[in-house]
Amino acid sequence: MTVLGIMGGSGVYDIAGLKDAKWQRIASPFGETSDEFLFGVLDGLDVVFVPRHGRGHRHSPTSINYRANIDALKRIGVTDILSLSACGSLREDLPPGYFVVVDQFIDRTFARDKSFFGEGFVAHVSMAHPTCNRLAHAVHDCARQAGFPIKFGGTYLAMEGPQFSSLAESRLYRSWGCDVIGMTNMPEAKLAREAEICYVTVAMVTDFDCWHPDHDHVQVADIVRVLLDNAEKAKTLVTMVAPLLKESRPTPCPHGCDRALEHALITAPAARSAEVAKKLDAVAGRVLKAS
Ligand SMILES: CSC[C@H]1O[C@H](OP(=O)(O)O)[C@H](O)[C@@H]1O
Ligand SMILES: Nc1ncnc2[nH]cnc12
Repeated sequence: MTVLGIMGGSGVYDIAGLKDAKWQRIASPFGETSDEFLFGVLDGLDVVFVPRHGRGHRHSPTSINYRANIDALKRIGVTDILSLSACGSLREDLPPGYFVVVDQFIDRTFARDKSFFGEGFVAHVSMAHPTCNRLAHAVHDCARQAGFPIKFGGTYLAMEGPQFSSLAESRLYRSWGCDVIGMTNMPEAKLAREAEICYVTVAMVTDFDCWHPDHDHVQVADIVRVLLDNAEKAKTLVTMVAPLLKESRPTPCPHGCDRALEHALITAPAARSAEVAKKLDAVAGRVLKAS
Protein backbone atom coordinates (compact mmCIF):
# COMPACT_ATOMS: atom_id res chain seq x y z
CA MET A 1 0.00 0.00 0.00
CA THR A 2 1.33 3.43 -0.94
CA VAL A 3 1.77 6.00 1.81
CA LEU A 4 3.03 9.35 0.55
CA GLY A 5 5.44 11.41 2.60
CA ILE A 6 5.72 15.06 1.65
CA MET A 7 8.83 16.89 2.72
CA GLY A 8 7.91 20.56 2.72
CA GLY A 9 10.81 22.93 2.27
CA SER A 10 11.15 26.69 2.63
CA GLY A 11 7.74 28.33 2.34
CA VAL A 12 5.82 25.05 2.64
CA TYR A 13 5.01 24.57 6.30
CA ASP A 14 1.68 22.74 6.01
CA ILE A 15 -0.69 21.21 3.50
CA ALA A 16 -4.32 22.27 3.39
CA GLY A 17 -7.18 20.02 2.35
CA LEU A 18 -6.18 16.83 4.16
CA LYS A 19 -9.10 14.81 5.48
CA ASP A 20 -8.85 13.80 9.16
CA ALA A 21 -5.78 16.03 9.49
CA LYS A 22 -3.85 15.63 12.73
CA TRP A 23 -0.38 16.79 13.87
CA GLN A 24 1.40 14.08 15.79
CA ARG A 25 4.91 13.54 17.19
CA ILE A 26 6.72 10.40 16.05
CA ALA A 27 9.57 9.09 18.18
CA SER A 28 12.81 7.93 16.57
CA PRO A 29 15.96 6.39 18.05
CA PHE A 30 17.86 8.90 15.92
CA GLY A 31 16.52 11.85 17.90
CA GLU A 32 13.94 14.60 17.41
CA THR A 33 12.22 15.05 14.07
CA SER A 34 11.95 18.57 12.60
CA ASP A 35 8.45 18.98 14.05
CA GLU A 36 5.30 16.96 14.55
CA PHE A 37 4.13 15.29 11.34
CA LEU A 38 0.78 16.15 9.78
CA PHE A 39 -1.24 12.99 9.05
CA GLY A 40 -4.26 12.94 6.75
CA VAL A 41 -5.95 11.50 3.71
CA LEU A 42 -5.87 13.10 0.27
CA ASP A 43 -8.20 11.68 -2.34
CA GLY A 44 -8.14 8.32 -0.60
CA LEU A 45 -4.36 8.25 -0.23
CA ASP A 46 -2.68 8.25 3.18
CA VAL A 47 -0.39 11.27 3.35
CA VAL A 48 2.15 12.40 5.93
CA PHE A 49 3.53 15.92 5.74
CA VAL A 50 6.85 16.98 7.29
CA PRO A 51 7.83 20.64 7.53
CA ARG A 52 11.56 20.08 7.00
CA HIS A 53 12.63 23.27 8.77
CA GLY A 54 9.85 23.00 11.38
CA ARG A 55 6.82 25.28 11.53
CA GLY A 56 8.10 28.85 11.66
CA HIS A 57 11.34 27.77 9.91
CA ARG A 58 13.37 27.04 13.05
CA HIS A 59 15.97 24.57 11.74
CA SER A 60 18.85 25.54 9.47
CA PRO A 61 19.87 23.13 6.69
CA THR A 62 22.75 21.94 8.89
CA SER A 63 20.71 21.44 12.06
CA ILE A 64 17.81 19.49 10.50
CA ASN A 65 17.84 15.96 11.90
CA TYR A 66 17.55 14.21 8.55
CA ARG A 67 18.01 10.75 10.08
CA ALA A 68 15.18 11.20 12.57
CA ASN A 69 12.85 12.51 9.84
CA ILE A 70 13.48 9.61 7.45
CA ASP A 71 13.55 6.96 10.18
CA ALA A 72 10.23 8.22 11.56
CA LEU A 73 8.67 8.21 8.09
CA LYS A 74 9.82 4.62 7.62
CA ARG A 75 8.41 3.65 11.02
CA ILE A 76 4.94 4.88 10.06
CA GLY A 77 4.95 3.03 6.75
CA VAL A 78 5.77 5.75 4.23
CA THR A 79 6.69 4.19 0.88
CA ASP A 80 7.28 7.29 -1.24
CA ILE A 81 8.67 10.74 -0.48
CA LEU A 82 7.97 13.81 -2.54
CA SER A 83 10.42 16.52 -1.54
CA LEU A 84 9.49 20.12 -2.30
CA SER A 85 12.50 22.41 -2.25
CA ALA A 86 13.39 25.98 -3.01
CA CYS A 87 16.57 26.26 -5.06
CA GLY A 88 18.80 28.64 -6.95
CA SER A 89 19.17 28.28 -10.70
CA LEU A 90 22.53 27.67 -12.33
CA ARG A 91 21.16 27.95 -15.85
CA GLU A 92 19.87 30.78 -17.97
CA ASP A 93 16.90 28.71 -19.19
CA LEU A 94 15.70 27.90 -15.65
CA PRO A 95 14.36 31.24 -14.41
CA PRO A 96 12.57 31.81 -11.07
CA GLY A 97 9.20 30.06 -11.09
CA TYR A 98 10.55 27.09 -13.03
CA PHE A 99 10.41 23.58 -11.53
CA VAL A 100 12.99 20.82 -12.00
CA VAL A 101 12.38 17.14 -11.30
CA VAL A 102 15.84 16.42 -9.98
CA ASP A 103 17.45 13.12 -10.97
CA GLN A 104 21.07 13.60 -9.89
CA PHE A 105 22.90 15.17 -6.97
CA ILE A 106 26.37 16.38 -6.18
CA ASP A 107 26.81 16.30 -2.43
CA ARG A 108 29.07 19.05 -1.09
CA THR A 109 27.62 19.00 2.43
CA PHE A 110 30.07 18.09 5.20
CA ALA A 111 28.52 18.71 8.62
CA ARG A 112 25.67 16.21 8.74
CA ASP A 113 25.05 12.59 9.68
CA LYS A 114 24.73 10.94 6.29
CA SER A 115 24.00 7.31 7.07
CA PHE A 116 21.93 5.16 9.41
CA PHE A 117 24.78 2.65 9.30
CA GLY A 118 28.37 3.02 10.53
CA GLU A 119 30.66 1.67 13.22
CA GLY A 120 29.48 -1.84 14.12
CA PHE A 121 27.12 -2.23 11.19
CA VAL A 122 28.29 -1.16 7.75
CA ALA A 123 26.24 -0.95 4.57
CA HIS A 124 26.81 0.56 1.12
CA VAL A 125 23.73 1.29 -0.99
CA SER A 126 23.89 2.38 -4.63
CA MET A 127 23.31 6.05 -5.34
CA ALA A 128 23.97 5.78 -9.07
CA HIS A 129 20.38 6.78 -9.71
CA PRO A 130 19.43 8.57 -6.51
CA THR A 131 15.77 9.30 -7.25
CA CYS A 132 12.81 7.10 -8.11
CA ASN A 133 12.02 7.16 -11.80
CA ARG A 134 8.43 6.03 -11.32
CA LEU A 135 7.64 8.73 -8.80
CA ALA A 136 9.51 11.30 -10.91
CA HIS A 137 7.35 10.56 -13.94
CA ALA A 138 4.14 10.75 -11.90
CA VAL A 139 5.05 14.20 -10.57
CA HIS A 140 6.28 15.44 -13.93
CA ASP A 141 3.08 14.30 -15.69
CA CYS A 142 0.95 16.17 -13.14
CA ALA A 143 2.97 19.36 -13.45
CA ARG A 144 2.72 19.25 -17.24
CA GLN A 145 -1.02 18.72 -16.99
CA ALA A 146 -1.28 21.74 -14.70
CA GLY A 147 0.72 23.81 -17.18
CA PHE A 148 3.62 24.49 -14.79
CA PRO A 149 7.00 25.13 -16.44
CA ILE A 150 9.00 22.04 -15.52
CA LYS A 151 12.12 20.25 -16.67
CA PHE A 152 12.42 16.49 -16.31
CA GLY A 153 15.88 15.66 -14.98
CA GLY A 154 18.54 17.91 -13.56
CA THR A 155 21.50 17.91 -11.21
CA TYR A 156 21.10 19.50 -7.77
CA LEU A 157 24.22 20.74 -6.05
CA ALA A 158 23.76 20.30 -2.30
CA MET A 159 25.87 22.83 -0.38
CA GLU A 160 26.33 23.08 3.37
CA GLY A 161 25.23 26.69 3.84
CA PRO A 162 23.70 28.46 5.58
CA GLN A 163 25.58 31.23 3.73
CA PHE A 164 24.92 31.39 0.00
CA SER A 165 27.72 30.59 -2.47
CA SER A 166 30.56 32.85 -3.48
CA LEU A 167 30.74 33.87 -7.12
CA ALA A 168 33.68 31.50 -7.67
CA GLU A 169 31.69 28.60 -6.22
CA SER A 170 28.60 29.44 -8.25
CA ARG A 171 30.70 29.54 -11.43
CA LEU A 172 32.42 26.29 -10.48
CA TYR A 173 29.10 24.46 -10.04
CA ARG A 174 27.94 25.79 -13.41
CA SER A 175 31.14 24.48 -15.02
CA TRP A 176 30.34 21.08 -13.47
CA GLY A 177 27.05 21.03 -15.37
CA CYS A 178 24.85 21.43 -12.28
CA ASP A 179 21.36 22.80 -12.92
CA VAL A 180 20.14 23.94 -9.50
CA ILE A 181 21.57 24.57 -6.05
CA GLY A 182 20.11 24.03 -2.59
CA MET A 183 21.08 23.09 0.95
CA THR A 184 18.79 20.30 2.08
CA ASN A 185 18.38 17.41 -0.33
CA MET A 186 21.54 15.75 0.85
CA PRO A 187 21.71 13.64 2.93
CA GLU A 188 17.91 13.36 2.74
CA ALA A 189 17.97 11.44 -0.55
CA LYS A 190 20.78 9.15 0.65
CA LEU A 191 18.89 8.31 3.83
CA ALA A 192 15.65 7.65 1.95
CA ARG A 193 17.57 5.20 -0.25
CA GLU A 194 19.01 3.44 2.82
CA ALA A 195 15.49 3.25 4.24
CA GLU A 196 14.26 1.73 0.95
CA ILE A 197 11.82 4.60 0.37
CA CYS A 198 11.19 5.95 -3.15
CA TYR A 199 12.32 9.60 -3.25
CA VAL A 200 12.04 12.45 -5.69
CA THR A 201 12.56 16.18 -5.46
CA VAL A 202 10.74 18.94 -7.19
CA ALA A 203 13.23 21.79 -7.02
CA MET A 204 11.44 25.10 -7.35
CA VAL A 205 13.63 27.89 -8.67
CA THR A 206 13.53 31.11 -6.64
CA ASP A 207 16.66 32.96 -7.89
CA PHE A 208 19.76 32.96 -10.09
CA ASP A 209 22.14 32.51 -7.15
CA CYS A 210 24.96 35.03 -7.77
CA TRP A 211 26.46 34.11 -11.15
CA HIS A 212 24.03 35.92 -13.48
CA PRO A 213 25.39 39.25 -14.76
CA ASP A 214 21.86 40.71 -15.20
CA HIS A 215 20.50 39.72 -11.78
CA ASP A 216 21.40 40.78 -8.28
CA HIS A 217 22.99 38.17 -6.05
CA VAL A 218 20.47 36.12 -4.12
CA GLN A 219 18.91 37.43 -0.92
CA VAL A 220 16.30 35.85 1.34
CA ALA A 221 13.71 38.58 0.63
CA ASP A 222 13.82 37.83 -3.12
CA ILE A 223 13.51 34.13 -2.44
CA VAL A 224 10.49 34.61 -0.20
CA ARG A 225 8.72 36.67 -2.90
CA VAL A 226 8.99 33.87 -5.46
CA LEU A 227 8.49 31.18 -2.86
CA LEU A 228 4.90 32.07 -2.12
CA ASP A 229 3.80 31.52 -5.70
CA ASN A 230 5.93 28.36 -6.01
CA ALA A 231 4.49 26.99 -2.79
CA GLU A 232 0.91 27.37 -4.05
CA LYS A 233 1.82 25.49 -7.23
CA ALA A 234 3.58 22.81 -5.19
CA LYS A 235 0.42 22.25 -3.17
CA THR A 236 -1.60 21.91 -6.39
CA LEU A 237 0.96 19.35 -7.55
CA VAL A 238 0.48 17.32 -4.38
CA THR A 239 -3.31 17.24 -4.81
CA MET A 240 -2.88 16.06 -8.40
CA VAL A 241 -0.30 13.40 -7.68
CA ALA A 242 -2.17 11.79 -4.76
CA PRO A 243 -4.96 10.09 -6.76
CA LEU A 244 -2.43 8.98 -9.35
CA LEU A 245 -0.33 7.21 -6.73
CA LYS A 246 -3.38 5.59 -5.22
CA GLU A 247 -4.40 4.06 -8.53
CA SER A 248 -1.42 2.50 -10.23
CA ARG A 249 1.13 1.28 -7.76
CA PRO A 250 2.03 -2.34 -8.10
CA THR A 251 4.95 -3.30 -5.88
CA PRO A 252 7.85 -3.93 -6.08
CA CYS A 253 9.08 -0.55 -7.28
CA PRO A 254 10.31 -1.06 -10.86
CA HIS A 255 13.30 1.13 -10.04
CA GLY A 256 14.34 -1.08 -7.09
CA CYS A 257 14.15 1.65 -4.41
CA ASP A 258 12.25 -0.66 -2.06
CA ARG A 259 15.03 -3.28 -2.27
CA ALA A 260 18.07 -1.00 -1.94
CA LEU A 261 19.49 -2.86 1.05
CA GLU A 262 19.29 -6.29 -0.57
CA HIS A 263 23.00 -6.38 -1.48
CA ALA A 264 24.23 -3.53 0.70
CA LEU A 265 24.97 -5.03 4.13
CA ILE A 266 28.62 -6.03 4.49
CA THR A 267 29.20 -6.57 8.22
CA ALA A 268 28.90 -10.28 9.01
CA PRO A 269 25.84 -11.04 11.18
CA ALA A 270 28.06 -12.27 14.04
CA ALA A 271 30.16 -9.09 13.93
CA ARG A 272 27.25 -6.65 13.97
CA SER A 273 26.76 -4.31 16.90
CA ALA A 274 23.51 -5.29 18.62
CA GLU A 275 23.07 -1.70 19.72
CA VAL A 276 23.31 -0.30 16.19
CA ALA A 277 21.14 -3.11 14.80
CA LYS A 278 18.44 -2.26 17.34
CA LYS A 279 18.25 1.31 16.07
CA LEU A 280 17.95 -0.05 12.53
CA ASP A 281 14.76 -1.98 13.30
CA ALA A 282 12.68 0.25 11.02
CA VAL A 283 15.15 1.28 8.34
CA ALA A 284 16.61 -2.20 7.83
CA GLY A 285 13.88 -4.30 9.44
CA ARG A 286 12.96 -6.01 6.19
CA VAL A 287 16.47 -7.32 5.49
CA LEU A 288 17.36 -7.99 9.12
CA LYS A 289 14.35 -10.27 9.46
CA ALA A 290 15.46 -12.16 6.39
CA SER A 291 19.11 -12.64 7.45
C1 LIG B 1 15.15 30.29 2.41
S1 LIG B 1 16.29 30.07 1.12
C2 LIG B 1 17.44 28.82 1.54
C3 LIG B 1 16.84 27.54 1.99
O1 LIG B 1 15.78 27.15 1.09
C4 LIG B 1 16.03 25.82 0.65
O2 LIG B 1 15.45 24.93 1.59
P1 LIG B 1 14.42 23.77 1.20
O3 LIG B 1 15.14 22.79 0.33
O4 LIG B 1 14.03 23.14 2.50
O5 LIG B 1 13.28 24.43 0.47
C5 LIG B 1 17.54 25.77 0.66
O6 LIG B 1 18.02 24.45 0.57
C6 LIG B 1 17.90 26.46 1.94
O7 LIG B 1 17.75 25.62 3.04
N1 LIG C 1 20.83 30.31 -4.45
C1 LIG C 1 20.58 29.39 -3.54
N2 LIG C 1 21.60 28.69 -2.99
C2 LIG C 1 21.32 27.73 -2.08
N3 LIG C 1 20.10 27.42 -1.65
C3 LIG C 1 19.07 28.09 -2.16
N4 LIG C 1 17.75 28.01 -1.94
C4 LIG C 1 17.14 28.91 -2.71
N5 LIG C 1 18.04 29.60 -3.44
C5 LIG C 1 19.26 29.10 -3.12
